[in-house]
Amino acid sequence: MNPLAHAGSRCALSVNVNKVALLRNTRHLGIPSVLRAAEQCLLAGAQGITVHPRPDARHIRPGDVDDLAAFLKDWPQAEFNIEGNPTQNLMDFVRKHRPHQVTFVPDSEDQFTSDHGWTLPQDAERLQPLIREAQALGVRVSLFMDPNPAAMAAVAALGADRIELYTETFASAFGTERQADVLAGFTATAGAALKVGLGINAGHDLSRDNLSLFLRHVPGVQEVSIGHALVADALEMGYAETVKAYQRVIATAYA
Ligand SMILES: CC(=O)[C@@H](O)[C@H](O)COP(=O)(O)O
Ligand SMILES: NCC(=O)COP(=O)(O)O
Repeated sequence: MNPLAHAGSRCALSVNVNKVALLRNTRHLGIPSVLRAAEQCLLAGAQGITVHPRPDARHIRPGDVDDLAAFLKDWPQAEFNIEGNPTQNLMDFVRKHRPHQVTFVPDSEDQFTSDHGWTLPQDAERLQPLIREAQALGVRVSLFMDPNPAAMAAVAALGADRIELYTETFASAFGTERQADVLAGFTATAGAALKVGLGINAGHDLSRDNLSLFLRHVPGVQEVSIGHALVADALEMGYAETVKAYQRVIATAYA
């Protein structure tokens, strides 16, 4: 057990409801409901809701963001995290809704899914004013980053509050002979982030199977945002049982 794994309190679970919206959008019936998914997950113990309103509205639409922002006003303990590319449509949502957190992701408009973090220092100049604007609105800023210890000082120099570790490489290495080496890169990156005062989030392809190993070896993780695998589980088990199962995984990681 990594002693730093206990840095701070147990990590929060933020449920990404993109894939509920994706299924809903395949008919004009309004079901499955994004709001009901959010409510069921929060009632079952999730600490937050995440959305990624992509410019092509393939899943989360602007109206979903509006509805969730209004709904979450009745959930003061729950955090609202909006993800996206701040050079595209994201800042309009930040200015309108002032979510608890915004996660800057360097996706192109037609990208299949998020598959890389920011490149620093190259991206720094265009990110700086956007980070300052979001923070001036009272919004915590997290930068979506690949596991790279050497990049953490540049993130801190930009004034970002947190990083979100892009965890796809961990998920794809899970259970293979590459697992230990890939996980060590995340452990080192998190250690470097903590040293420069950054908070740590994580997400992408995390699941009930791989989450415990990640949390036991990567120090200081404050929030995991999980969508695809969690919604897939919920199709089989329902939202409540699924969220409780993920919370048990998180609890055992810190036991
Ligand atoms: C940034 C990230 O890794 C995910 O939060 C992202 O929202 C996934 O996007 P899709 O749900 O469109 O694949
Ligand atoms: N930031 C990661 C996220 O919100 C959900 O990613 P995934 O679990 O759908 O891969």
